[in-house]
Amino acid sequence: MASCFCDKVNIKEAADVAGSPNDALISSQDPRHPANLICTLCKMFYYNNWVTGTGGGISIKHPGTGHIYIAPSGVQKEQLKPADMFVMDSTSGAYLRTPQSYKPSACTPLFMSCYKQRNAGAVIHTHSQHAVMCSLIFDKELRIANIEQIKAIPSGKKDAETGKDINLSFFDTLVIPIIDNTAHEEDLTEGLQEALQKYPNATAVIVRRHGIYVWGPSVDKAKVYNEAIDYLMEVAWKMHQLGIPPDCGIGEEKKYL
Ligand SMILES: CSC[C@@H](O)[C@@H](O)C(=O)COP(=O)(O)O
Ligand SMILES: [Zn+2]
Repeated sequence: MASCFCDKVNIKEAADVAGSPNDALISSQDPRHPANLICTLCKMFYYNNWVTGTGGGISIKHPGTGHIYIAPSGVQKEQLKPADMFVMDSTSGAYLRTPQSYKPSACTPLFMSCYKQRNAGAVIHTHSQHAVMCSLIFDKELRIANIEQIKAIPSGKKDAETGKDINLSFFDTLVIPIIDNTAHEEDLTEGLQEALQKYPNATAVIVRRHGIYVWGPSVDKAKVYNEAIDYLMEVAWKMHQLGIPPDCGIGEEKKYL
């Protein structure tokens, strides 16, 4: 397990100084440290139109300390700095670092649901237009089958020998639940938690007229899943525009053209 100096911070002491900057938790030269990586990824997501206008974001669990890194609410996500980050102790839920003059992201209870119910290593929330379009077209689920890119998405099954995640095959159907939006982001928590229970194999939940939450066991996997799902949502929307059901069988599409 990679070690960095923030692994050595005493949690009790750190909790005692919550409310004042606790910069040891966010100061690292390592570009993969969550405080740095959240800034880098948000910039990349911004240029994909995923986190524009302050919407969306990402939270990462430090793989060494287990601390949870969360960006502030209502800020331009592509301009984030490591010093802007909230840091939470994942066991107690106490903030170890609270930047003054900011509130933590309104997505925090949703991020926490994915950490707790799915043992996530990172959670991405985007305001992807592809997610919004799919949520207008489909009712309770997005279903898409027989498209090469679904092979990037986990099936929910594990290899009995290696314990590694088994991804969907080309011949499988990807199912992503869709929940209704609420007036406030935090009020989505109940709907998200219900979807997490009802769809134990899902690695994403679409929020109608809003966007999508995607998680994975590591930040790298969450990023790959988000990219692959965004691609598939765009394909599903385009197939629907042509009158082709995105989950139709191979060769059946000709019937709809
Ligand atoms: C354009 S405001 C969007 C917010 O209400 C929310 O949907 C969101 O995704 C970001 O919340 P934030 O609290 O800024 O992290
Ligand atoms: Zn949002």
